[in-house]
This record gives sequence, C-alpha cells and structure tokens, in this order.
Amino acid sequence: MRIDVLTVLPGLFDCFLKEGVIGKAISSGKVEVKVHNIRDFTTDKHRVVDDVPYGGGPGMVLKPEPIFRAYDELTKEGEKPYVLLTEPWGEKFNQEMAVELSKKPRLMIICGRYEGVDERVKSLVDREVSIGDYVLTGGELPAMVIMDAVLRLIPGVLGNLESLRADSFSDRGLLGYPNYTRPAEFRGMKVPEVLLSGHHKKIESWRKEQSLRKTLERRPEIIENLKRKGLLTKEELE
Ligand SMILES: N#Cc1c(-c2ccc3ccn(Cc4ccc(CN5CCCCC5)cc4)c3c2)n[nH]c1N
Repeated sequence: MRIDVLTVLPGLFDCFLKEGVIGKAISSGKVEVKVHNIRDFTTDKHRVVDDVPYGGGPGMVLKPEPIFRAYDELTKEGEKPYVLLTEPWGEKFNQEMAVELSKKPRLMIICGRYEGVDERVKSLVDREVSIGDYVLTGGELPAMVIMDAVLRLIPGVLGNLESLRADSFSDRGLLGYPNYTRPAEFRGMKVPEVLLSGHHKKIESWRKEQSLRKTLERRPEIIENLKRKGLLTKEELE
C-alpha cells in the first residue's frame, strides 16, 4: 500500500513514521508513506496556503489551488488514490472502515488546518472522516490514527504477532481481553488460574468470554451490530 499525506505541518509526522510497528513497516518497504507539504505546491513568493473566509467568520481557510496542484502532481502516474479528508464532522472512523481502507492499493489523506479546507477541495475527496466527537486543532493527528489502524492490518506489518493476533476478535471491533504477565501475584493481586494452566483451549475460551463480556458491558451497540450482521457465532451468542 502507498499513502500520500497532504499537510501544512509535515513535521508532525516525523516520529510517527520512524518509530514502532509503522516505522518498521516503512523501513522494510512493506508499506510506502509519503508526506507532502502543501506549501511546496504554492506559486507565490510568500507560499501562501490560506486566506480569509468569504462571508466573514473566524479564522482562515485552506486555499484550493495548492491542494489541487498537489493532487494533480501526485496522481500524474500510477493508480488513482482513494482520497480521505479528515474533518470534525466526517463519517465516524471505526475498525470496519479500517479493514475496508486496508484493502485499497493507494490512499491519499488531506489534512485540514485552521477552519478547514475550501469546500471545492471536497470534489477530490472520496470520504470525509472524523475520528470522534471532540474538536482538535487540525487533521494531522486524525490522519495518524487512521494510518495506524489501517497499516497494522496490512499482511506482514504486525510480523509474527499477526498469526497470533489474526483472530477475528479485534477486527470485529470487540474489546480486548485482560492481559497479565509476571509476577503471578503482585501486591495481593493474582493472575487468573486459567492463564497459568497451560490449557490453550480453556485459555482461548476464557479470553473470548472476557472480551464478549467487556464489550457487552461497555459497548453493547457493537454486539448488536455484529448480531445484525450475523458476525457472532452460536457459541459466542450463548
Ligand atoms: N478528523 C477529525 C477531527 C477534527 C479536525 C479535523 C480536521 C481539521 C481541520 C481544522 N480543524 C480544526 C477545526 C476545529 C473546529 C472547527 C469548527 N469551527 C469552530 C469555530 C466556529 C466555526 C466552526 C473547524 C476546524 C480540524 C479538526 N477535530 N476532531 C476530529 N475528530
């Protein structure tokens, strides 16, 4: 997969693209992520990317020309990207969307800033996406959240963890099971016996039950959604 990111703050992505699982996936060539400074696609001396909103109102708006120039330049060759725009009021990002996006060969993520992008930029966009009902200062952190959730699903990115983690649990959006590591007792708090038993079938069913119970308690709508889609097995429903 290739992802092109358009932003006026490219430096925000430096650590994200160097560290951890994502950093390794990029350095090993499993995925390609290119961050482009929208300012590099301006034509005036002052490299202006924003302007005051028509009709008045607070703040500044990202101009359409530099973004369109970037899009035209970056799509001259190769497959056309599936274009996302991060927006406070976009379609809510979730695991289902992450799975769908992970199957695209090429993505482009346009990161808004200030009061957002000129409305005409949306003629380039396939999906406006929000990562939640809270207001951030720009679209760069949402872009990193989306890339993290999507890239971890690319085969080979999670490495040997993939086979272990490839259960359909987290990819169905179910909440995780409790994790423990040594010591077996810490300040009077003991690790559940089943996890010390070495009985893999029992451990697996305990973990499934814990995950379903936690999801039912905290996010019942996820269970309802999976039931409606027939994505819960008979024993999981019991
Ligand atoms: N994804 C995602 C996001 C974002 C997000 C994404 C992209 C941009 C680009 C700019 N901002 C900042 C901003 C914040 C509020 C408002 C609304 N105005 C406020 C003042 C009165 C008028 C209306 C506009 C612009 C962004 C925020 N926030 N939260 C998410 N889940």
